[in-house]
Amino acid sequence: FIIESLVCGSAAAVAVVGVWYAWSQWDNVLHFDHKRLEKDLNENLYGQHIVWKVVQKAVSSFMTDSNPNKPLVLSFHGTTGVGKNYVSKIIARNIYKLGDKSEHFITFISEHHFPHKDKVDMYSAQLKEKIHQHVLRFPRTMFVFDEMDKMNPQLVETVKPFLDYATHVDGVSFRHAIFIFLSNAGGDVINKIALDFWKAGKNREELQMNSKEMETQILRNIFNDKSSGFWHSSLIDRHLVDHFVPFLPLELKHVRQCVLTEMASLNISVHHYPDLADTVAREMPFFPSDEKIFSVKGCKSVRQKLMLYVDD
Ligand SMILES: Nc1ncnc2c1ncn2[C@@H]1O[C@H](COP(=O)(O)OP(=O)(O)OP(=O)(O)O)[C@@H](O)[C@H]1O
Repeated sequence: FIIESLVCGSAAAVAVVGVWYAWSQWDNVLHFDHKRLEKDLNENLYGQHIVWKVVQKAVSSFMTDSNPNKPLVLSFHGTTGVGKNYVSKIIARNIYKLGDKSEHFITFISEHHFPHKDKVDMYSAQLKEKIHQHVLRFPRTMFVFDEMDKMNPQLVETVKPFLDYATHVDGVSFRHAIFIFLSNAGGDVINKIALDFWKAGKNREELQMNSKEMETQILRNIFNDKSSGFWHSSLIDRHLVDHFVPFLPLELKHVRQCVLTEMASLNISVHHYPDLADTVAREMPFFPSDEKIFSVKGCKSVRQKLMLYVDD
């Protein structure tokens, strides 16, 4: 029947094949287990208690809702190397058997995929088509937009209709899809709040989403930043983003944990090199220049630093 449908090419037959294809793809999806996600975040994500809480709750309730009224839309904010890409991969490996290698995990990197300003009309048409086609083929598709702050506002507007409540775009429903925006926008505000907290002698874990109106401050910052793709974006004022998730700057102890993880993946024994994680972590630059509390690059390039010592 399928071959006959394709040969005949009638619209109804092609639609049937489309539905059949979509259903066959559900095989690629893991049975969602909120405990597994919780454990994964608990064991592998360091120093991000706010992210842990928000992501765990938001993803779990979305994945267990058989009839969501909109796609899940998360916006991750923080300076470099604090785990934004990493968390989107953790989410992916709790949804797809192949994790971020799944054909349903789609990443767009602004400066890589949309580099030329004068081609924005073409990019916009391609982006619209790509999102539409992916979700048509498989409703539980996950789209990650990296460097969202560098994205042309016209492209931000292109994505907008897909994020809305119970919308059908050209007959396709997007309410099972997941959109994650990653950006450095708001990172300085988050770092300042974390530093003020530290200076006030407060425990980092006491810092919550509503502390110092963190979410409002991030929003205000990215909404008014002219260099940001979010600038005066209707993504914000139409409340299409479910959660703006702040990633805190990482401290020495978190960087040390990242080094230990890399050591384990490289089969470097802590027994043989008991001080190595600490030595490598301390090699990273920290700010502010006097107190040296937070890692400038988060856990980025920890592996490369570690390799220098291994070669010795
Ligand atoms: N909080 C964290 N816990 C555990 N590992 C982390 C954390 N943050 C970063 N890492 C490690 O550092 C690597 C780089 O981090 P990641 O790519 O997620 O940073 P990012 O926040 O997306 O940075 P950028 O803004 O530069 O893209 C990750 O692959 C992971 O191995």
